[in-house]
Amino acid sequence: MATFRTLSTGDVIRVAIARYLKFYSHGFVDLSWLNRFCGSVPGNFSEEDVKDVELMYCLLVSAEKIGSLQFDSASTFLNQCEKFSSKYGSSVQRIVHYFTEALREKFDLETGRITSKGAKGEENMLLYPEVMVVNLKPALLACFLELPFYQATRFAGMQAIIESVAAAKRVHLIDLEIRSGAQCMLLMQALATQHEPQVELLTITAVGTTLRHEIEETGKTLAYFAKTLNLPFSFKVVMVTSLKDLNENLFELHKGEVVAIHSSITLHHMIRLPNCLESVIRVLKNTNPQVMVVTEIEANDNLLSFEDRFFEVLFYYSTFFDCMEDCMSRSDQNRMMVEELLGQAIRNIIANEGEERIVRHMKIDAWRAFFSSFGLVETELSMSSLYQAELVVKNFACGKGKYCTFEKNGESLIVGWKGSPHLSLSVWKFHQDKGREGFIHHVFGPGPLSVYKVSWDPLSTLKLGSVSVPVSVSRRSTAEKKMEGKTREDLEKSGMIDTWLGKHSLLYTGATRHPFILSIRDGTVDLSSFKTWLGQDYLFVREFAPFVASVLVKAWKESDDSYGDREVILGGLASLNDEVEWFKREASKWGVQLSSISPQKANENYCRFLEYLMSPEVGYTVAITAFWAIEAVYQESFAHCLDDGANTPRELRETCQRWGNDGFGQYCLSLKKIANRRLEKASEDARLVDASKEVLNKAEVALIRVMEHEVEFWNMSRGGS
Ligand SMILES: Cc1ncc(CNC=O)c(N)n1
Repeated sequence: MATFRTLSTGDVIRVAIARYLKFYSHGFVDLSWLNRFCGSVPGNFSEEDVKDVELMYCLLVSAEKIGSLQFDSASTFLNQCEKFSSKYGSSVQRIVHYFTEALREKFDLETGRITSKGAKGEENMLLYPEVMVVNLKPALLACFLELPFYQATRFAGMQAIIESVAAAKRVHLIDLEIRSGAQCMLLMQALATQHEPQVELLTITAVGTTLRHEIEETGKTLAYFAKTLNLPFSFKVVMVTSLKDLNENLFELHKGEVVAIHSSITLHHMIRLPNCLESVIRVLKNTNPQVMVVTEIEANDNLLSFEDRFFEVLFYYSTFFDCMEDCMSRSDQNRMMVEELLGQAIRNIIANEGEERIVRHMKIDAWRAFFSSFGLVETELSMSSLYQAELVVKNFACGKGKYCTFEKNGESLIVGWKGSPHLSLSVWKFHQDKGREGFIHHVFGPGPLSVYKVSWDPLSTLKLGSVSVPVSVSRRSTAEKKMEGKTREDLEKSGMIDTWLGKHSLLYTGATRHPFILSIRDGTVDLSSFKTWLGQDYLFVREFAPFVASVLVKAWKESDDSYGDREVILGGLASLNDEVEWFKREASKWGVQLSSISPQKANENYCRFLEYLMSPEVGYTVAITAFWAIEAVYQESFAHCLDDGANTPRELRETCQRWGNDGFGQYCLSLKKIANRRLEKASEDARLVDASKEVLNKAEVALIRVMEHEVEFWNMSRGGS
């Protein structure tokens, strides 16, 4: 029998609480405080939902029994939970599995079966989050890419930094946990493509307590990236044994530099060490930064009693697990590894008290009170930042991003999943003369904190296409520049495509100036990467042909024959035959066995996107825009390898010629012209017809998707995931 769920994990918890209250309402204990967790829940349950509620109910009773020291009874319920939960099951089963482990540990500690010293050893790993991050790097990276809220805060946060430093010639970014450095690349691209003022130097200082080697490797990647962008760049590492030893003199600050601070999911590690946190903020303040951008986990488990904490974290992690259930498959190894890691955090929060409680989180209201005590002023996220957040989640596969929700809290942004808060993103300015640091004790000691929430829907305030992003680029492709004079009237009026490319210049540069392409251009390309690309692209092109055919069908159905769209598309389709043959010859030249290659993940994802573009729900205007983008990225990338300054190896020149030649450039221009014409028509109609607005929106998103898939395709060729 098909099983389906109608309840989210949060709903399951609420129903279980309601049931618990009903059952125990005649009891001796006052359970009315639980009422606030109930809220409203849907009425119709499936069979699966009923089982989930039963299981969750057992978990709640176990927790309550442990809290009230009724250990025999607790044991019975814990056994039930252990029997019916599973780390391989649904998100409810998984959540119950990890919370049961945590309660079991609490049970063993309380009943003296183990001592806190003897508690499971890996907990100490929690003391070294940076090390843990490295051990789990691929898994975390995968989750980072597949869970929309991280991308939303990354793009929106970096946009806030870009805006703050836009007028500076010398920029110094201090990153408290640099990890892969992907966030820095956004800043680098923006600075490199900005005309005025021209950036004289970007310095990035990475702060770390361990893993010097990894940080230095990130530095090398960034330096290489800066070189390809022609951006004057310097990378520094500040290593300290403990962050409490951080000191502003360790930063090589220079006069005239504008300093920005980036802290992503880092500060909460120091909540358990308030003096350290205090000292870090004081040091950062002394660097006189223009701005500090902070992403934090929006959960509160710092000061609560066992019972309150239990419910807080149960709701918080159930959102997390639901999001993984929605975005990743159940058997995904990366997901399982990250869930194990979350399980360790859950165990620490639930089972431990006092100093043993390493994992602690605070919500934005507590952070606000803390930062304010240092004279930091919360600053509103700009429209462009919100727009970046919106846009990046819109682009998640299969519309998963639509469950990512945004809410404003004060000036900050709370990013959630289906309305449940998950991360906070806040922007802070330092006012040197302000600050009442003694106030900190109110944050770490009990005391009421003001919370103000404004319900807020960014979609209602943002209109796609009306927000400018403060980066300007040369929007004309190399092919266009080459053809200047020849097709002047085509180029004179710049259309929607150029507007969008300007707006998404970061991504466009990412797709057309990828390190893989740059390595071909400077002759350092790794042969095995090239072969991987060759084999994978052969598979891609075979999928691409039916897509082109589908665009032809849409042109035939939707476009006026007088424009000659069909000839252009047919020409493209015809040349694919030749291209497939070329791939076969080229593969045998390099000893690549095409018959034994299967598509890698990034390739599969891209092909799945092509399939979506082929579906009837995508109209001609959107399809032709995507089609242009797919061709244009290759044209622009490979033409760059044939430019004057290029050092492309002789045996790769033919490959670059295939997409970098002038004829292909001309063909891309024809596609662009068609797309611009269709988009212009849609924007004229958009004033009258809502559906046309939708078309414009879809086309812009499709353009972005293509660029993202192209970046992933290049990454894959170089052996990335
Ligand atoms: C991944 C990718 N993107 C674009 C193209 C260019 N179009 C047809 O050849 C391609 N071959 N492969």
